[in-house]
Amino acid sequence: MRIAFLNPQGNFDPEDRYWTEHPDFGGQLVYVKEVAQAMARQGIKVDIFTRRIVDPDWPGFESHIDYYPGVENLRIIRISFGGEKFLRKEDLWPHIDEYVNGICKYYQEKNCKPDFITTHYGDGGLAGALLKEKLGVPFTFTAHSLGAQKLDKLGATPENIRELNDIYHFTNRIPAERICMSNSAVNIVSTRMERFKQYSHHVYRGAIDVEDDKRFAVIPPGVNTKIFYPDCAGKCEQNIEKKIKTSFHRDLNPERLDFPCIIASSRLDPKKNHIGLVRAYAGNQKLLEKANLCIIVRGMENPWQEYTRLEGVEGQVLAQIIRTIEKKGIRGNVCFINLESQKELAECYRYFAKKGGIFALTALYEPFGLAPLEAAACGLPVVVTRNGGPSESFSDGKQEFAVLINPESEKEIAEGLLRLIDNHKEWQKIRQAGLERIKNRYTWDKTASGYLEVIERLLENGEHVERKITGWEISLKRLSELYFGEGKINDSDEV
Ligand SMILES: O=c1ccn([C@@H]2O[C@H](COP(=O)(O)OP(=O)(O)O[C@H]3O[C@H](CO)[C@@H](O)[C@H](O)[C@H]3O)[C@@H](O)[C@H]2O)c(=O)[nH]1
Ligand SMILES: O=P(O)(O)OC[C@H]1O[C@](O)(CO)[C@@H](O)[C@@H]1O
Repeated sequence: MRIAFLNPQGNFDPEDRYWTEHPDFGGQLVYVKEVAQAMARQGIKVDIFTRRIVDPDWPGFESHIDYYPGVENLRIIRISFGGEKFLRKEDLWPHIDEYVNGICKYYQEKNCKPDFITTHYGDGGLAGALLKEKLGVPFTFTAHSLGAQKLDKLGATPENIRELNDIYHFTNRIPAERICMSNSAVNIVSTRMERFKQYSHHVYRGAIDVEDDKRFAVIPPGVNTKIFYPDCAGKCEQNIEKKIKTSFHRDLNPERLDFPCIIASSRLDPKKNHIGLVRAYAGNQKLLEKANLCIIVRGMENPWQEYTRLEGVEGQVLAQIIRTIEKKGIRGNVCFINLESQKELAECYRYFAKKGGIFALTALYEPFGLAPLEAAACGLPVVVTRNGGPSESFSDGKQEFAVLINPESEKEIAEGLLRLIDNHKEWQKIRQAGLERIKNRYTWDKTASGYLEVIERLLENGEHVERKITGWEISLKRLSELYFGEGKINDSDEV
């Protein structure tokens, strides 16, 4: 069987360049790479279709075809579209047609086509719907993150929606997502909550019926336990120790060098709410006395000096973090560490676990959240947002496997952190609970098998989805009606 993965944003390569260094390079890449590799290991022929980028600022994506070393059955196929330079994912919408034509041309030249297609994010899903028209091949849609919740969490109002739209292009993303979910054979979600809460947002009304079991499959992502595992004291760990200590000596007050650390490692995206964590920490005297705050960054030797040069949203988030730290006068309590890979990240988690540290993710909304699972797999107890996936991955309704907090309450964040920093028994309990939760439940092989079960069922029974492709550009007025006019949209309304 041959399965195509559509991810037009680009950036798959044997060296995993820029993972999370840029706001667009994140969990979706990890997810697609891991599922694709797990499928290939199970004997499926896999084609990842992504974007060819020829840009001196982002080298490494120039060749048309690439492979992961040691992984048979898997090709990375880079399609040229939208010019050669790197484009933010928000700027790809006008070029999706060109991407789809490039994929068709590729298969025509090879005189074959895939048996099934999996698509990722709204741009990949839109491409899947367009490709289905041309090749007649059905597809699944995995959203990773939906625009509706982004609008919610950015606090969209009639006054600021134009400004938000200028940056994020919701006038493309929302109609495209409606096309994805209504044309896909099955929508793959990471949690039940994603299906019932995220997909039932009123902007998707009429595009999908969340009660229809045939249209959804819940398949949780995994953790790569060859990278993220607990308790190691090997040679490689000495390298990370050296790196961490250099940052400590640069940033921390000397008397604080042995304090446990609270670690934040997300992309610098406003919705990850680093600022909520910094404020909660800065506002709690006991926390300030007992722990340091450690923020992982990528591609920056010294953020204290480099932040003014950083462009875009990432630069704004970092500037806000640094200004808050300086205003609160807590500079000697906060450390930045520059990491280059998942391997280093895992080593860093293990190092901090040994020193009594904790992992914190206070995102305003987290669709699923790989990072807290990976930290828990390394033996770091986790304090995590209860908004979104973590409340399902870290709770089974009876027991909690992390400290779940309301990210909009600085008091609750601080109390959650203190619960572990201040009490070693509790620290041990949550660490152990997290480790056990991850061990058997979250593996990428299980995720790949989940996809294959869905795909085999669909290929056997056929899919029965009516074609519903409209345009994927609406006016700002129509977006506002959809978003603010809750209850005014009928199921039959065309968007
Ligand atoms: O220095 C670092 C820091 C992080 N990572 C990796 O980046 C990924 C981050 O993923 P995640 O925590 O899931 O966040 P996002 O990047 O925001 O990913 C999106 O896509 C994921 C997959 O669907 C979902 O879990 C998220 O909720 C969704 O926001 C993780 O695998 C990390 O190991 C690195 O490789 N290097
Ligand atoms: O903030 P947004 O646009 O909802 O995007 C989140 C998505 O962006 C990425 O970080 C990069 O494309 C993905 O990993 C994730 O699916």
